[in-house]
Amino acid sequence: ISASSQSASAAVNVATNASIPSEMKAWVYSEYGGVDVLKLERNIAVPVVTDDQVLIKVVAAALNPVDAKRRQGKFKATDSPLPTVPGYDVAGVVVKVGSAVKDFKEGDEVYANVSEKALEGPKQSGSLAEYTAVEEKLLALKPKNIDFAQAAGLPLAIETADEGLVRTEFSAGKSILVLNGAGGVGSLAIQLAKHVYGASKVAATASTGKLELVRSLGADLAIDYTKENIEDLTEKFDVVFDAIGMCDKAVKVIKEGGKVVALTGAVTPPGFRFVVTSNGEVLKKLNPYIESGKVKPVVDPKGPFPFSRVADAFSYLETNHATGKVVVYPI
Ligand SMILES: NC(=O)C1=CN([C@@H]2O[C@H](COP(=O)(O)OP(=O)(O)OC[C@H]3O[C@@H](n4cnc5c(N)ncnc54)[C@H](OP(=O)(O)O)[C@@H]3O)[C@@H](O)[C@H]2O)C=CC1
Ligand SMILES: CC[C@H]1OC(C)=C(O)C1=O
Repeated sequence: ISASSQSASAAVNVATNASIPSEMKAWVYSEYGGVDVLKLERNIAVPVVTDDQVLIKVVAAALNPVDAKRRQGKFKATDSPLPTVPGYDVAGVVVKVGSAVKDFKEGDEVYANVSEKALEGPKQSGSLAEYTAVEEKLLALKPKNIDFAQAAGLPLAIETADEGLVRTEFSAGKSILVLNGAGGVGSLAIQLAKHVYGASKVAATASTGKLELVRSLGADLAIDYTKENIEDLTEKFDVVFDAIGMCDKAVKVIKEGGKVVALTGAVTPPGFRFVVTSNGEVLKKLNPYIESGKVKPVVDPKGPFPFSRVADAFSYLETNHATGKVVVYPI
């Protein structure tokens, strides 16, 4: 992949305004529903950048459960209008910059979560396309040591993991239990807690076949959720990071004064839920940990899925058993 990445950059580097087409290939749905509403169209308008945006030639994208939930109409009240080109996570090369853009230029290799608010007016034209337009404030330069496919799997998940740790005021010396440690967010929450925030102890739940993976990411204690119930744990934690929707059980295993942050599902006090905000500054803050190898992207080995197989990629993601990130590459 890294060789192709270099050729991808080289190929895109020659792209100039003159060579940017007006139409592109993109995955689109015009109605809410299952994966059957996804269509690969060939004549979708290439987004026109606003002053504060850059146009990215997409090299790789990644899927998130929110893409599926949005397509199912679960957030239609605050969604942008149909038809939708889905996709939050992108890695690619800048081919055009808006007049107010200061920190990026044509040829920059970048990555981002393209929608500042995941549920409130997310981008109508997202990353599952040949081009996408992204606000400068959401972007960061791609870490040098990972390829575009690996980078594409980071933005929304790592921003969510970091925001959950910040919102629970997680800090060095504290203990944390991550529920769903093998998923896209959990696999990064383990690493950030351990290798960035200095956790004294990281526990994580996963199924039998994924226990070794979560240990390799930094979990001191791997709990097999197919054999143990977390509410039976005698150990209590400073923070529980619920990435599966078990807040009612999570609140039973925190210390006095401990915190529970939930990503999905009903919330039981003192637990709370948040929706991730995209922010290039978070990616920039974490880039050194990625470039040092302390924090590694986890890409599901069933992928990367080629652009033509995006519907299959969603079907796999929606089994709720993907490991790490479902990546789409090449595009
Ligand atoms: N609020 C927000 O801003 C955000 C919310 N989310 C939400 O958080 C959740 C997790 O997202 P993400 O990490 O991308 O999801 P994933 O699709 O990556 O999660 C898949 C993983 O879930 C694991 N899993 C399934 N059931 C359980 C269980 N009972 N206990 C522990 N692990 C389990 C699977 O492991 P196995 O195969 O071993 O069962 C699999 O590895 C989703 O509901 C998503 O919508 C995500 C990002 C942002
Ligand atoms: C309300 C949580 C919702 O927001 C995101 C980004 C998800 O994945 C969700 O389930």
